[in-house]
Amino acid sequence: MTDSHGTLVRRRGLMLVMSSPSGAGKTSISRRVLELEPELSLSVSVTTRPRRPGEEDGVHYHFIDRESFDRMIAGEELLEHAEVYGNCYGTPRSAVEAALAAGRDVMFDIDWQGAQQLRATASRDVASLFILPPSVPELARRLRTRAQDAEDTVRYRLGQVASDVTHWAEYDYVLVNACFDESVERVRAILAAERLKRERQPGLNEFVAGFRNAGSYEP
Ligand SMILES: Nc1nc2c(ncn2[C@@H]2O[C@H](COP(=O)(O)OP(=O)(O)O)[C@@H](O)[C@H]2O)c(=O)[nH]1
Ligand SMILES: Nc1ncnc2c1ncn2[C@@H]1O[C@H](COP(=O)(O)OP(=O)(O)O)[C@@H](O)[C@H]1O
Repeated sequence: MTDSHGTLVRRRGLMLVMSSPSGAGKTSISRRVLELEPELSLSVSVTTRPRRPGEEDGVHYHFIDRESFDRMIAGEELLEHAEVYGNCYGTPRSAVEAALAAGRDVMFDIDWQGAQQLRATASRDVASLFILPPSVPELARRLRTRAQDAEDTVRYRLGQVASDVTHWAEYDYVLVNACFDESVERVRAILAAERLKRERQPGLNEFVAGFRNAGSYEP
């Protein structure tokens, strides 16, 4: 049997974790990659942050109040969670586990604290990518032209950039998001390479055993 990639060997789902300073482009890149990669799902986080115009509950985030958030932590329903820019964010466990069990890959748009927690609990399954903007002025321009946050929120997020970027070296891959289409293709290249990693193909032993008697093969 082959899947839609023509893969012959059973594969273990991977967790592609993407982080960046706010406004560097990870949401736009991840949306485009998801459209192009049928075997990839997005982990939809819970957050206590107010909904932005155009954001849909259950699609971009599950928007919940602080009480529900604390209840999810207490019930161990979150794979990781963190406070980021003054709001709480977390990754619901059940959807991720269901996707991985079905052999699907899962993409995460989470901050460096969440990435650290996922690496600590599931390092074998995690591939991580840090996205940088091309420059500070361009980052400021992107945050403002997105036009979804108040000016004081934009200023606060810009103020966090210096400390956000200190985490770049914790990631497997680093990408400067200058040309959008090129960035999308680079993320797809990372996915393609990660999918071919030996340890992500648990069916390889069995598959290779099928070549044992090649010497006695009679066409
Ligand atoms: N740890 C963690 N961080 C998250 C989660 N969901 C989103 N974030 C991060 O929270 C930060 C703020 O996200 P958001 O308010 O949507 O603004 P954005 O930075 O413009 O995308 C970003 O760094 C996200 O990657 C989550 O479930 N866990
Ligand atoms: N390569 C790029 N060139 C120019 N603008 C970009 C690029 N990537 C993203 N953007 C724009 O920058 C803004 C912030 O991007 P977004 O994906 O929301 O960032 P993040 O999720 O990292 O906060 C959006 O308006 C988006 O359209």
